[in-house]
Formats: sequence, structure tokens, C-alpha cells
Amino acid sequence: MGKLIKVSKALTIAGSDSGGGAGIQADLKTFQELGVYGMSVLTAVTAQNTTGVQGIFPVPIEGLEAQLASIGADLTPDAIKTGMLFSSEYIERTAYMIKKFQWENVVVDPVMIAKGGATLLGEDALQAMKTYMLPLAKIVTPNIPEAEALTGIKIDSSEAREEAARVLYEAGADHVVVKGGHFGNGEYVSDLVFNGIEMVELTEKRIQTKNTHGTGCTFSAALAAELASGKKTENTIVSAKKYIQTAIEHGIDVGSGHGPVNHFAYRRVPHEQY
Ligand SMILES: Nc1ncnc2c1ncn2[C@@H]1O[C@H](COP(=O)(O)OP(=O)(O)O)[C@@H](O)[C@H]1O
Ligand SMILES: Cc1ncc(COP(=O)(O)OP(=O)(O)O)c(N)n1
Repeated sequence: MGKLIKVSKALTIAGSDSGGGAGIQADLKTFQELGVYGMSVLTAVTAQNTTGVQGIFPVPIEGLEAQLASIGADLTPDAIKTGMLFSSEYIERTAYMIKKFQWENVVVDPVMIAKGGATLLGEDALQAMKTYMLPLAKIVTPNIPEAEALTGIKIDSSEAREEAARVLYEAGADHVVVKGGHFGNGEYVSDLVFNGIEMVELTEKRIQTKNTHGTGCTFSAALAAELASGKKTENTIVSAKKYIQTAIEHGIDVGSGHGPVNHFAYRRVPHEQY
């Protein structure tokens, strides 16, 4: 006789990366590795591989709303992450549905530009991101260019990064993580965390690799998975950082461009290779 197991559920609202390294593919792999049941609502399909983005095909807005309604009617997520939201109209509709279903534990990854340079969010959508998504965010996770775009602050120093974190907190996010992958190129990489009271830097060794495709998606998905499992927010940030560090350290050798990080390293590599 089969036995049913209770599991926590996480939802990604994001774009598809046909190459499998970023977007919903990265999110679902991360959810699975961290032991939560993964669900996905697609905003757009990208034709993408390790060399870049070759095409973007949005899902009709009715399709976005229908997917969210299906989840809301049957499967309440314990946590959500948003990734590529494509345009201001999609942002508004997504925020409306999250509020309608009173979903909590929302991680907002304000994806704007892929590493290869492709634009994944229209410029008109910046204001919508601030108005509709930041107030819903338990954690917002901009990289440096995204934090600059959202705040208008040129982040060329630690002080400027702290100032940007304050502005994003004031805009409504409970916790702000300004990621440091694009902040200098020294021996260490640090992410700045601000919870409205204290600023903390989470620092790890910078790994010299070209295989960093999907780092941001994977990090925010790990945050959502850990929130879904019921961890305290501060603890989710620490463990998501360890998850992404291990995934970058053991990057996968596929494709000829910026290869993906290794989503299964966190669970398997320490046992098999150390
Ligand atoms: N070369 C690297 N070595 C170690 N950690 C990295 C490296 N590049 C990025 N990270 C980490 O990966 C996560 C995503 O960072 P970042 O590259 O800034 O975001 P994005 O992928 O959204 O541009 C952060 O936790 C960051 O510190
Ligand atoms: C469909 C899709 N969504 C998001 C991204 C950006 O992913 P990110 O983790 O920031 O990694 P890079 O693409 O910047 O390497 C994407 N590429 N595709």
C-alpha cells in the first residue's frame, strides 16, 4: 500500500530557459534538491543556451492569469519566487493574483538582463516592479545593476551599496539582499543583507569560473525552498548562500559558453567527492 508524504510546496513564477541553466528550470531543480515540491507558472519562453538568448516569446497574459488561478484553486504554495516577469502588465497581474490568494513568503528576484546582455524586462517595468512587487517581498534579491536601476544609485562603493539597500527596504521589502557577483573581482564575493535594522555581509571565496549561468535564479529559488520549509528568513539567506556557493564550485561542463551551475552538488558532491 502506498503511503502519502506531506511536503512543503514552492512556486516559481518565471521564464523558461530552454538551455536548462536559469529560469524555471533552475528553480525547479533547486526546489527538488532542497526537498520541496516544485510548481511553476510561466511568464515567457526563451530560446536560450549557454551562449545567450536567441528569442523571447511571452505567454499570453490570460495564460499567466489562468496558471496562477489553477495553482490558487488547488495548491497553496508555502513560498514563492518571482523571476523574469517580462513587462509592467505581467508584473501588475502577478502582484494582483498573489494578493488575491494571500500568498506569503514571496522572494522577488528582479530579473532584468541576462549575463549575455539580453533584456528580460522592459524599461517601462521598473516602476511597476517598485510599486507592485517590492511591497510584497519578504526578500528582494537584486544584483548590482538591478539595484542601481531600481534605486538610481551608482553602486561604486560599499557605502553606496548600503544606501541602495536602505532605499529598497523603504520601498517595502522586508529583507534586502544586494548580491555581490558583479561587485569587484577580488578574492572574495560578498552579498549585503539588510533587514531594516542591521547590515550584514555574507562573504565566500570568489570562484574563478565562466560557468555562472543561472546563479541569481538558483540563489533566489534556494531562498524560496528554505522559506517553504519553514526556516527563519535570516537562516534561509545563510543556507541559500551555501547552496549557490557549492553549485558554482562544482559547475557543470556543458555547452560552449557560460555553462550552468551544478544544482545537485549541494546534496551529492560532499558525499561522493570529498
Ligand atoms: N564567481 C563567484 N563565486 C562565488 N559566488 C558567486 C560568484 N558569482 C556570483 N556569486 C554568488 O552568486 C549569487 C548570485 O549573484 P550575482 O551574480 O550577483 O547575481 P545574478 O546572477 O542575478 O547576476 C550571489 O550569492 C553571489 O554572491
Ligand atoms: C528565463 C530566464 N530567466 C532569468 C534569467 C537570468 O538568470 P540569472 O540567474 O540572473 O543568470 P544569467 O542568465 O544572468 O547568467 C535568464 N537568463 N533566463
